[in-house]
Amino acid sequence: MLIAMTNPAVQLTGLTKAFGAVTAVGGVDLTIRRGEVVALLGPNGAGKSTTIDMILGLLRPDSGTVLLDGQPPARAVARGAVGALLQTGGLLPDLTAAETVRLAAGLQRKARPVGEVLREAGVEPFAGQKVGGLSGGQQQRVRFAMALVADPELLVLDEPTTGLDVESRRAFWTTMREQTAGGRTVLFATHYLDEADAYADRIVLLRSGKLIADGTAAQIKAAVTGRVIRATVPGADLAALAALPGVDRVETRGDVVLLHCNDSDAALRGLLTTTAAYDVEVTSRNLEDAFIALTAAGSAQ
Ligand SMILES: Nc1ncnc2c1ncn2[C@@H]1O[C@H](COP(=O)(O)OP(=O)(O)OP(=O)(O)O)[C@@H](O)[C@H]1O
Repeated sequence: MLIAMTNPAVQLTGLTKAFGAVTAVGGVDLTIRRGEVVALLGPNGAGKSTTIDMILGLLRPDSGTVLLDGQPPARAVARGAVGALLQTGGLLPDLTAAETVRLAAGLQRKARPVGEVLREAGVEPFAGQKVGGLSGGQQQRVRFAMALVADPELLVLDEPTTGLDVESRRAFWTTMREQTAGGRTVLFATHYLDEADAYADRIVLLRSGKLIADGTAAQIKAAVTGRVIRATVPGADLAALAALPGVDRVETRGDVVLLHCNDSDAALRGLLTTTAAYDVEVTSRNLEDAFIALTAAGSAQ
């Protein structure tokens, strides 16, 4: 009997890497399905680049495994299944943008027509200029074209818009999004929450080498941005308040109670109908604050 199996695009199991006393990546398990656009989000030093370098086979894990479509990274890279845009390097200043992409194409077993890739990556307007004289944003586009030229199934982008202005960032992501519309799998590292929110189907949050949250942007928001109801409740019965629908946790400050909620509407209905609560306020942490709280070094979450 033939069993049709679809391997995940990326499968990380117990991935671990230390540099001396620093555990850069500490036991990461992650499965990315084909066609997903996943953001690896985390503050500086969270382990994003180290994870990406291991995914690309540029760095050997101390323990754990990486499988790309069921294969070790070296095999997947050799057959042109993986395109990467790394933070720095990879560009020779005296070559033109077009020559650079042509060179990258020449290194592939099977490459797409270079002219087509230059157009798609937005390199065409400056294709004849030397790379050394291009702006940061233009150089990123050249790197992007190099990553696309093998027509990879998996695109890995390490902080692709770092150092770009807002306009160039937006233009870059528009191009990237067109590339993913065709079902390509994309993993990109970023420390910009707004980028992860806007461009990823799924956000994986890393802090100190550990995966601390994984879900759609909506799920992450719900998990980190719970609402708080603040009210004055004379003689409050804390156990009864904690038992209200939608309430996770109760705190008191004298007559003032703080209800930490997963469903503040339900909690509010319960509070107003079963107690003499007054001066009621509902507040929510915004996503940026919640992200900072969640990723702050040493914070217990
Ligand atoms: N080659 C190395 N030698 C020593 N320590 C390293 C090396 N590479 C990374 N580290 C350390 O490992 C940790 C994770 O670094 P990594 O670059 O993976 O984080 P990151 O999330 O990509 O950060 P950034 O957003 O700043 O690029 C950091 O503490 C870093 O100092």
